[in-house]
Amino acid sequence: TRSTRPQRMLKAVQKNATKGNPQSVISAIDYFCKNSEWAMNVGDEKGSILDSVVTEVNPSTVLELGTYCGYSTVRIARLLSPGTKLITLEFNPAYAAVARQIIAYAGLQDKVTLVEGSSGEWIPQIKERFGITTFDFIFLDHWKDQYLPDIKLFEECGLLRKGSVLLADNVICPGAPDYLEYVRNSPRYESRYYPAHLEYTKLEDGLEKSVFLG
Ligand SMILES: O=C(NCc1cccc(CNc2ccc3[nH]ncc3c2)c1)c1cc(-c2ccc(F)cc2)cc(O)c1O
Ligand SMILES: [Mg+2]
Repeated sequence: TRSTRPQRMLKAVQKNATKGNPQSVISAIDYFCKNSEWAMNVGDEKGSILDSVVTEVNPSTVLELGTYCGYSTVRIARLLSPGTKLITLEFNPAYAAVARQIIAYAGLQDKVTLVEGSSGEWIPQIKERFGITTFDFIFLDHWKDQYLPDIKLFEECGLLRKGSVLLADNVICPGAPDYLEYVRNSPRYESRYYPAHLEYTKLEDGLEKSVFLG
């Protein structure tokens, strides 16, 4: 049967990237998406913004919602201090299977815990299952209608502390209007929009960075 787009992306990484070299994996995926097939990775333009926020926060505890093929997982993990790990949640098993291989190809498997399941199911279990009290940095890139319920779940589960940083992809395209309205109007967050473009296109999109004020 015909291969899937994530499988073709993995083949492109294995063909064009250097094992153990995260930057070459990032470049190989961007090349594939610009020249062969569009895919919903955060991409190079928004990825650079992601890099700068991760570098600025220098987090000890990191959560990513929506692994897809592991592109942003690799971007984040390559910047973490030695000994720091990130947890990434992926609901789709086929995506998770490809992501594991791409993360391993980059040599970052020891810095990543990939959990197969949904945010709603897993967020309430994180404290006990992973021994985490609060997250320093959270990257939201899963179903856009889940951003708002999940940020409320983070609050309810006591997973945010004064200064926790949430960075949300696609707040314009496909969009997360209810999430934007919440973080921009809540007195408990300081929010800032980073304008960019939808990955590999000229369409408007951007990232919303929200700092929890406690
Ligand atoms: O929709 C998007 N991504 C999310 C997504 C999408 C599909 C499947 C999953 C399954 N993974 C999943 C689900 C639920 C979950 N709960 N916890 C973890 C978890 C994980 C996740 C998306 C779309 C576009 C886009 C498409 C088309 C277009 F024209 C313009 C733009 C661009 C993006 O950058 C995007 O990020
Ligand atoms: Mg996205």
